[in-house]
Parts: sequence; structure tokens; C-alpha cells
Amino acid sequence: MCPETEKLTGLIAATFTPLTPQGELNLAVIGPYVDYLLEKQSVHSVFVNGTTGEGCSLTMQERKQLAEEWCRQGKGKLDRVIVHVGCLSVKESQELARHAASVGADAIAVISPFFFKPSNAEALRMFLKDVSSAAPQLPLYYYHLPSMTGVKLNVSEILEGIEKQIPSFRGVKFSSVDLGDLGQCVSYCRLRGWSVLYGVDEQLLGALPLGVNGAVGSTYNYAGNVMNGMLSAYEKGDLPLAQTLQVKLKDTITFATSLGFDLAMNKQMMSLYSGLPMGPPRLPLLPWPSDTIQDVVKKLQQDMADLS
Ligand SMILES: CC(=O)N[C@@H]([C@@H](O)[C@H](O)[C@H](O)CO)[C@@H](O)CC(=O)C(=O)O
Repeated sequence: MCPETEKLTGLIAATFTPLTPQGELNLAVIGPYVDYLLEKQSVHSVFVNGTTGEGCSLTMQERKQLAEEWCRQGKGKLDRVIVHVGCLSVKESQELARHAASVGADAIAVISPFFFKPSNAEALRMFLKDVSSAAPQLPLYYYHLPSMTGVKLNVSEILEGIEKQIPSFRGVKFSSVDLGDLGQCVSYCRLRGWSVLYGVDEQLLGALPLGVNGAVGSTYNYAGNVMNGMLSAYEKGDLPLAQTLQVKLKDTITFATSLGFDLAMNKQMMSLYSGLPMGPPRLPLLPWPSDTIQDVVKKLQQDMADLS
């Protein structure tokens, strides 16, 4: 059974998946990637095989290899390795959940299936329950990302009574801009000692007064220092500084969006900014020309400079 779980706090990097130029997993990058996050970004936890990690574009075998390597390289260094195990097939999600437990992951997260979508909250709770039954000892987080899944059920509705069905349920990764639903979700989770992690990096500051415990996002791979600064400014009550730092990240994303920001661009930004070879995105995503990436990384460098 899943023990009581300490709350997840602070920034959690949604990791990119390093691929070779030929498009195969490049597991050798993960060791240096762990060190980069810790030493250069002061980010101490990771969320593996999620959207940023192209989890749904990877094979089962690749997802297992990545989960295993992140746990192996992160052992004794990272605070938490959370593995996303959501799949369209509940059986495959169970297999990944079982595997995550066997390699020492700290928690699992599950997105809603998005081809055949759950028709109501109960159907989604049943799906999550079946996944949890394969790894009952691991804390389970529901990963809410309606813009990508098209599953628009309110989280507050999904949470209703979920603890009775899923004893290992410990919270939500909330990647929606619906702050009303977020507030209700936080209120439900807080009463039960669970965590809510916000997933829209460019407006994290807006979610803090509602009581989110931490954040999972792609940009903390390269803007971790600045956003850690934003969190501590908020905690100290220095709102003008927190606002400045938050808007800096938004400025970068706005510029990237004007060029067509997507996961492929994000991944290439990470490679150029960090020096870690993340490699190409996987089809159907297409790589961007290098001059576009140079422009956006120049903007990122300007925005991050002298703020961290
Ligand atoms: C749709 C999407 O990819 N959202 C990102 C954000 O970090 C996003 O990249 C960021 O807010 C920039 O828009 C995360 O919520 C995704 C995430 O945590 C994950 O990779 O699982």
C-alpha cells in the first residue's frame, strides 16, 4: 500500500527525451542532464515521459528504458523521479506503472486517454483506478492537460470521492488555464494533504495565490534559476520582483510563439541553450531551421541574463 506522501514542492522539470540524430534513444545524455538540472538550474526533481518527453510518441520499451535510466542516474541526486505512464490502453498504462515501481520511481502520473475519451468523471476515475492497481505502493497523480487531450472534464468533478476508489491518489498536475477549477482542485487536495502542481509555466505566478504546491514544466529545464527566483520573491512577499521574473519568461515564450513555438522548437532551444544534445523531435514533429533556433535562444539568453 502507498504510504503517506510528503507534498511535492518547488519546480519539477518536465524532461526532454534525448535522441540520436538517427532518432534512437540517447541514454548517455541523461547522466549529464541530471547534473545540468541540479548544478545550472537548481531544479531537483523530474517528470519523465510526459508531453515534453514525447512520451506518447515513444514505444513501450523506450519509455521503460528512459524511466529506468532516469531513476538510475537520479538515485542519490534527485529528490523525485515522477514517471508519466499514461497510454491509450489501460493495459499498457498498467504495464508501465508496474515497471516504474520496479525501477524505483517515486511516483506515477497518468493523463486521460484521448482517442476514446472518458464520457464522464466516473469513467476516468475507473481508468485511473485500474492503473493504480498495478502499482498500489506508488503515489499517483492525475495529469490534466485539456488543451492536448480534449478531455474537458473539470478536475474538481474528477476528484469527487476519488480517495475511496484510489487509496494511492496524491494529487494533480494541473495544466489548464481555468483558475476557477484550479482553486477548487487545490481546496479539495489541501484538505487531504495532497499536492497540486501547476503546468502553465508562463503564468505560474497567477496560480500561486490559489495555493498550488509546486510546478511541472518544460521551461524549468532552462529557466529554472529565474523561476526559482520568482518563487522565492513570491514567498518573501516581493511581488514586483516576482512579477518581473514571471514576465521575463512570458516574453521569451511570446517571442517563440510568434515564430511558431512547439515542442520541437522547445527541444532545440534546450539543446542550444544547455549544450546538451537533445537531438531531433520524433515524427510527426519536424525540426526547425537552426537560424530560427538561434534567434529564439538569443532572446532567451537576453531574458534570463542578469536576472537569476
Ligand atoms: C502543453 C505543454 O507542453 N505544457 C508544458 C508547459 O511546460 C509548457 O511547455 C510551457 O508552459 C510553455 O508554454 C507542460 O505543462 C507539459 C509537461 O509538464 C509535460 O511535459 O508533461
